[in-house]
Amino acid sequence: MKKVGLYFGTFNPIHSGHLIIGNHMVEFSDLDEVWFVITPQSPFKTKKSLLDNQHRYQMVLEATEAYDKLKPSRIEFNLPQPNYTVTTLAYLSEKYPNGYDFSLIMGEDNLKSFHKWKNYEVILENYSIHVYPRISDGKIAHQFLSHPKIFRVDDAPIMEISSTFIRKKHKEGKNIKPMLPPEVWKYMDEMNFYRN
Ligand SMILES: Nc1ncnc2c1ncn2[C@@H]1O[C@H](COP(=O)(O)OP(=O)(O)OP(=O)(O)O)[C@@H](O)[C@H]1O
Ligand SMILES: O=C(O)c1ccc[n+]([C@@H]2O[C@H](COP(=O)([O-])O)[C@@H](O)[C@H]2O)c1
Repeated sequence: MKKVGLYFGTFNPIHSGHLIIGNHMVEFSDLDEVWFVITPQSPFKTKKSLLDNQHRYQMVLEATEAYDKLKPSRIEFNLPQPNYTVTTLAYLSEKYPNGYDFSLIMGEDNLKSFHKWKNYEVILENYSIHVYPRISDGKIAHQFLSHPKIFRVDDAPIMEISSTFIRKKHKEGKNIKPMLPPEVWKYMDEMNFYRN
């Protein structure tokens, strides 16, 4: 049985925080692999300054290429939008009926809005969630604080990096290069992304 952590995200663009999280999960948990699932359209996000799926995928591919246990996934590209995670999970269990044990990975900010996700109870009935610490506003709902399926990742480096910050500061002409895997910076710079 291969244990796979599904790390869903918009990755607009993938940043060093995402990569550190994915790597931390495979190195310090019993997961065999982490799949970075690039979401075409997150239910809670607008399309403003959202790069094309294929470009976001390409940056995740290049960022994870040197890491054997980290894989990009295009599984949501042909699913209906906005992409509800419960729908993707149902599709994955049909596509991989045997040999895979899936769980979810998310940042703490996402756990704070998890009670608003479509059929979140169904997700929790069937999957465990690894929650990576992140400084963010809001509170974790009481029901998730000591839930048997929700595991907070301890002893992990907390990173105040976000794709929003990177897009914004890059547009203002600031140097945000150290916050991105080098391949991502190169691709983004060559393609002139997020400049206007
Ligand atoms: N610095 C971080 N620390 C912990 N979790 C993070 C961090 N950055 C992103 N995540 C988590 O990674 C997943 C995908 O994040 P996403 O692609 O939305 O990145 P983001 O930086 O939050 O983007 P944006 O600023 O555009 O909202 C989410 O579960 C999010 O909580
Ligand atoms: O299924 C839902 O209702 C749902 C609501 C909000 C977010 N998600 C998923 O969570 C992932 C991270 O979301 P975001 O908005 O932080 O990029 C992304 O893959 C979304 O599809 C899913």
